[in-house]
Amino acid sequence: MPIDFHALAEKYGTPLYVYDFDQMRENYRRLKEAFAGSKSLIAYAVKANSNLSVISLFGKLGAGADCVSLGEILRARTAGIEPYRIIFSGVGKRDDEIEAALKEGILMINLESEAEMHRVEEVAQRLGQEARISIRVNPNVDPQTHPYISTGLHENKFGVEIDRAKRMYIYAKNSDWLDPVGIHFHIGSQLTELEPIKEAASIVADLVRSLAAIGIEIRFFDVGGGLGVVYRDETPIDVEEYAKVITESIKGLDLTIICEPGRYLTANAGWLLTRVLYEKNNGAKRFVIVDAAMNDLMRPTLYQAYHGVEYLEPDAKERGEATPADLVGPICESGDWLAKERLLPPTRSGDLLAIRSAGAYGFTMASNYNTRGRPAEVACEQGQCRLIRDRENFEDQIRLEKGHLEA
Ligand SMILES: Cc1ncc(COP(=O)(O)O)c(C=O)c1O
Ligand SMILES: N[C@@H](CCCC[NH3+])C(=O)O
Repeated sequence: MPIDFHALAEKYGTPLYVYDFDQMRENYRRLKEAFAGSKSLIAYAVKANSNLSVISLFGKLGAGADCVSLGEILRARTAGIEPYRIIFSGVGKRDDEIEAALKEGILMINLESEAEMHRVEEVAQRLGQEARISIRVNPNVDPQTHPYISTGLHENKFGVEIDRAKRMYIYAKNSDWLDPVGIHFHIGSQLTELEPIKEAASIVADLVRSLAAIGIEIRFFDVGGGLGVVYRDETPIDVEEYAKVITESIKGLDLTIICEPGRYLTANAGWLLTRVLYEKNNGAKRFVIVDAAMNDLMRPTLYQAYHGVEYLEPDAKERGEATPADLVGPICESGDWLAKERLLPPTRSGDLLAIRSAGAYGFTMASNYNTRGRPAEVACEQGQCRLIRDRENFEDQIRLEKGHLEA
């Protein structure tokens, strides 16, 4: 059943994030089925969309969680994900986060440097509890994606080189406090080419083989996330081919494949609804000013990302010719734009628009800039829609501030 955006905007106001849970579920199933012939765990990358209801939706389907902070681990736990399905990644983990992760008993901590390995070892020793770890290998493969979201090259801050990883595995194997159970790579996000993944998987699988030859048996082959989606006219990677490339790279090895998709599961199952405030034309350019802004959806200004825009007024075509306009928000920054040079009809104040592909890295990257409350979030499932996060109000925003009326 199509989602009634007008009814939702009326009921909950705008800007409003709307998610199609049926679509998210379908995305999960398709990926899980692609790995049907292998042992696999889909660990949802919580950073893409951290709403507890979203995490819980995937958790109920059997997903684990890929987390990059204690906050995300606690979100995953709160949403009902069992510890043994949680992975803790990220280049900089604090001691208190490592300690909490160990106490939770998560599946493994992903190490991104030698310094971090020693830190985890120290914390594990202090707690008297062995730490299951994996090492994020940087295979130095160009993922052919936006430079801000490329992670698998030596110029990026992520992971460690193959030789160093091998030395770290030997160290970990000999440590009383580290149990090297996994290996990890993640070369970038919004990947649309299979070849770099194939190359990275084969480099990392070779490392697994060479570790096995010296008695270090890895059990989890974590291929990261990164599956791209269609924002405009991209050709996304076929998930069956993706799964095939990965399973072939580890042929002969007894490994559980872990995959950490974020965007693939949620991006195209989300919209940001916004209403037109006014429009203006300075002679050189036409601007349509809406009530959503860069603080609500940061991707356009941060990555020059393209998001499709649906004009939802049925009479729009009868109003006259559509002409190019920039869709901008009310924030005092020239970078506050959501779409550029789009053909839009003559607008009226209150017209409703849906910004597409906003289910991933939309709400999670939103801020309170200009003291704007973050949008409410709504989930639709089998014809029913429900609020899964209230709109932030002024009191929510100032709750932690103090001392302003003193002295
Ligand atoms: C380690 C790791 N895993 C998973 C993801 C999820 O990426 P994506 O949303 O592109 O699937 C990311 C983000 O790029 C990441 O850094
Ligand atoms: N936040 C980014 C992707 C970064 C992925 C996180 N490792 C985006 O909106 O596309």
